[in-house]
This record gives sequence, C-alpha cells and structure tokens, in this order.
Amino acid sequence: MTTAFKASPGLSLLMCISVVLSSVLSPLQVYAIKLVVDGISQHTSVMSGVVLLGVCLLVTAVSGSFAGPMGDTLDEKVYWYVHDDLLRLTAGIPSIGHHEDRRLADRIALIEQDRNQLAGVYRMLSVVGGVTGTITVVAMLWSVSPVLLLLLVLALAVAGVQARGWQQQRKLIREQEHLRRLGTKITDALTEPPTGVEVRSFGLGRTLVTVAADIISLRHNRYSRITSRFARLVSGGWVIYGVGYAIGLIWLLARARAGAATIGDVTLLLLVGPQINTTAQAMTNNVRMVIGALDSFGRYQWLRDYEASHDWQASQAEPPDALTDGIRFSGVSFGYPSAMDTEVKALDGVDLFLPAGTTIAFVGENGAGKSTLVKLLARLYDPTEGQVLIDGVPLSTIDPLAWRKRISAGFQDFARLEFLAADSVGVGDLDLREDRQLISTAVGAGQAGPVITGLIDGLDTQLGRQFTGGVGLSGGQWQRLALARAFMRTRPLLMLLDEPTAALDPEAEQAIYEEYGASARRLAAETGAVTVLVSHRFSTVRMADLIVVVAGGRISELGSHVELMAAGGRYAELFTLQADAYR
Ligand SMILES: Nc1ncnc2c1ncn2[C@@H]1O[C@H](COP(=O)(O)OP(=O)(O)OP(=O)(O)O)[C@@H](O)[C@H]1O
Repeated sequence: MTTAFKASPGLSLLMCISVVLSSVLSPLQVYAIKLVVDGISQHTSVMSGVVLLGVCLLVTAVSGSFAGPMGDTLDEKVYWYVHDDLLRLTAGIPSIGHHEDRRLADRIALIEQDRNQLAGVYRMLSVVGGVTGTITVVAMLWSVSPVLLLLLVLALAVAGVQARGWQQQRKLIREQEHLRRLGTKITDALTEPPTGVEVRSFGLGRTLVTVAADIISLRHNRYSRITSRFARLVSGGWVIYGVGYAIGLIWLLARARAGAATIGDVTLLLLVGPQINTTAQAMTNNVRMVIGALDSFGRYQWLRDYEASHDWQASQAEPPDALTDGIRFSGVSFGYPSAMDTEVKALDGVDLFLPAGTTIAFVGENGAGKSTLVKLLARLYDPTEGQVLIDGVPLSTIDPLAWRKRISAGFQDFARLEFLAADSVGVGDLDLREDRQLISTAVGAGQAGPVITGLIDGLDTQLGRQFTGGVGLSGGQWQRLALARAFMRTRPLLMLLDEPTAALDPEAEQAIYEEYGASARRLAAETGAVTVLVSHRFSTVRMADLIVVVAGGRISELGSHVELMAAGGRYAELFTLQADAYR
C-alpha cells in the first residue's frame, strides 16, 4: 500500500474511496428495493426506499465512470515506480553474486515477472471493500433470518477451495521457474545470432526444438492437472450452494405464507442470492490477491533486504591516492555463492603479496582460480575467509565504487556496448566521458585507431546492427574498443588484464602489451600501481616482475621467470612445452 501511495498519493486515496463505495452500494440497492416492496405490499410510505435507491444509483453511476480511468492511470504509475525501483535495486548491488547464483537469479526473474501483480497492489484495497460488502450482506440476511447466514458460509467454503487452487498454481509456477528459464535459454539459443552459427553447424536445431516442446508440455501438464482438479471441486461446490439456496427460498416462502416473513423478505433473498455469490467470489479474489501480493511483495522485500545487506554501506573509506606498500591476500578462501551447497572452494587459504609498482602474472590451468583472484581484487565479491589488504587497509572497508574508479580493467569476456563509438570508449571513465582528447588517446593506446577510422562517422558512429544506421563490428574490433575503454582511467592504482587480448591478431596483441608495459612503468612511478596480468601465453608472462602459479585454488609456485625456470617446477615444464611448440 505504501508503494501505491508513494507512486501517486492523490489517486491512491481516490481509489480507496471508490472501492469502498462500490462494495457497499450494490447490497444497499437490494435493501432499498426490499423497502419499496414492503412499502407497497403493506401500504406504508415507500419514500425512504426510493430515496436510498436513487442515491445508490447516482453514486454508482458517477464513481463507476471515474474508477476505470483512475485505476488504469494508477496501475501505470505504480508499474513504472516498481520497475524503476527494481532496476535500481538489481543494478545498485555492488557485488555480482546475485547474477550468478541460480536461486537468486530465479527469485529476481520472478520479481520481474510479478511487476504487473505489484502494480495492481492498490487493488488490495478491495479487501477493505470485500469486508464491507460481506458485512452488508450479513446484516441483510440477518434482518430476514439468521438461518440464511448458512448460505454465506457455504459460498465462502466454495470460494475458499477456489483460493486454495490459485495458491497451488502459484506454488507450481515458483517451483517451475528453472524450467521456464531453461525454455527461454533454448529459445535464445535458437534465435540469437551468436549461438545461431553453432546450432546450425552442429545440427542442434531439431533436438533443441524437441527439448523445448518437452519442457512446455511438462510445465503445462502439471499446471492443467491442478487447474482441472480445482475446477471440478469448485463447480461441484457451486451446485451444492445452488441447492442450498433453493431450499432456503422454499423455506422462506413457506414462512411468508404462514405470515412469519414479508414479501419484501422474499424479494430480498431473491435479489441477494446472486449477491452472496458475488460477495463470496469477491472474497476469494481478495484472498487470491492477498496471497499473490504477499508472495510478490515477500520477494520484492527480500530483494530490498538483500540490497541493503549487500550495499556495503559500512565500506566508507577512500582508497589511497597512491600505493606505497602493496596489495596483500591474507588467508583468503572463497566459494562462489552458487557453489555454496557443494562447499567447493575456488580459492583455498591464499597468502600472497603484490608489491606496489610491480607487474604480476597469474598463470595456471583452466579453472585454477586466476580469474577469481582478479574478481576479488576488483571487489566483485568479498572473500569467504581472510581478507584483501590495500596498503594494510582491508579492501572490505573501502567504498567499492571509489575503489573501482581507481581500477583499469580489460577482461576476456568484454562487453559489447552498442552506443556511439565515442561513448562506448568514453564510459571507461564516466566523469570524463565527454573528453574527446582523452578518448582519442585511449583509442590509440587500445589499438582501436584503425577501428575508428574505418567507421563512417568516426567516433560519432552508432555501433550495433540493431540500430538504424548502426554498424556491426568483428569480435577483435569490439575487444579493441573494450581495451581502449580500459585506458580511459588515467591514474589507476590497479590494472587488471584478464586475458584481454584473446580475440586480437598477434600484431595488435604485441602492440597492446607494449602499451601496457609503458603504462605500467609510468603508473608505477606516479601511483605505485600494481599491474595484474592473467595469460596463457608464456612469452607475455615472462616479462612480469613476479609470476604466480595458481593450482587448485592455491599458490603453487612464486618467483621471477628466471627463478621459476631454475626451480624446474610446473612453470618451467609448461614454459618449455610452449616454447618447443613455437620452435
Ligand atoms: N561464477 C561462478 N560460479 C561458480 N563457480 C565458478 C564461477 N566462476 C568460476 N567458478 C569456479 O571457480 C573455479 C576457479 O575458476 P576461475 O574462473 O577463477 O579459473 P581460471 O583459473 O581463471 O580459469 P581459466 O584459465 O579457464 O579462465 C573453477 O572451478 C570454476 O568452475
């Protein structure tokens, strides 16, 4: 309710009034008719009944014509309010665990699907309306005979069964979220250009279509089983209600003949029959809405709590202006959130010192833990045990956004930012996004000069084939722009290069590493910056001051190229293997 009132206080208040009014008005109309009938049959005044009926009809007509458009506008306002809030919440979390943990991703996907449900939250007001309506019906039945209240009890029981059915449907939707996601992934694989090539060359199309159909029928079968079971129960219930209503009517007619009830009483029961039904249905709808809204809001609230506990508010310290000592991993262990159940650790008790002003290379087999070390340095996660220290200050106490502003990073899985070319590079330092001089320098350093000069409007070209006049780039060209982006930050304390040249041709790769070497030397003198390089190419790795061999989440060897070669361990073995291959 507070969400609806925050989105639009005035409209929410008007809707409150309109919902309550409409729930009282229709039973009151029935009562007014009874008063008129009684007046006529007993030759007394019908004035009060007529006035009441007139007022009811007038108010219904006026409020009815406003309620629809008002409701639509409020729906729209709440929808966009919730939409913005969800974006803010998911994008605002500084860590990335919620993107990678399946359970968290499922919940967030459900919240996004629930946006409509959340937008209609003000309809919860009709719970108030439903209660008022029920009280009015109870009062009317009571005025004829308390025995007739049994009809309402019967109708509510049927409505309760219906509500139970809805609850089970929602539970099933929740349980099957992973299937929905799998279905979407398969659809994407079949329709998106990046996977299209492999799907066709391996002839996977038909198989994927069959799997997608199986998933749909699996979801559909269980859903329709629940739906049809409850449909049978509910229709049976209404038949019993109908019989009960007929018995009630016959009983009341007999009483009227005996002079124990008036014609007005019989008229009231005739008119209120459908009202009982409608009231019970409204109550079920309310229960359904409450269940749905509690469910959706429970998740929405969970996301808010999650964001609050992951906003790292406690991390307020500013990063140092320059590194004097260096960066230390002290007893660092880490398990990915998605692997929590398995207790598999990606890093296990790492103690490592990266001295200020040096270039360090991480090497090791696939899955050894190199990228995980890099992610902890960028504070995309916090270690599960131990800590990362920046000049002796725990990284967990440093403001993550301020820290990232002092990092320049190039990744293997780079983003293809389909903006104007200037922006695609410029967002590497948002504050200096408009600085064309700086962008041009970064483009040069990232070896993206030929990419830009090849574009029709240079830096002002729209990138991305999906845009009118947009230009598509090759994988290597995109990577060059990503590298240029990484050169936008001019005074980083940390340069992270996680296989950033995988898509580049050898010449560009050589040039990039020369550029990085020059940057590393300049920054080492200016800010004591540490350069971390992850690479499988030993010709690049050997240039580093310190080489760290990672194996099974631990540090297995450490030293300069010369020292490690002399030691004759795993590094020496792999280096020799690669060098022989090139001979
Ligand atoms: N997002 C993730 N969720 C769960 N486990 C992950 C995730 N990313 C990596 N891992 C696991 O953590 C371990 C270390 O992975 P990491 O990416 O650090 O290896 P790497 O040494 O960089 O490998 P590569 O050379 O292939 O890039 C692996 O066992 C991997 O399966």
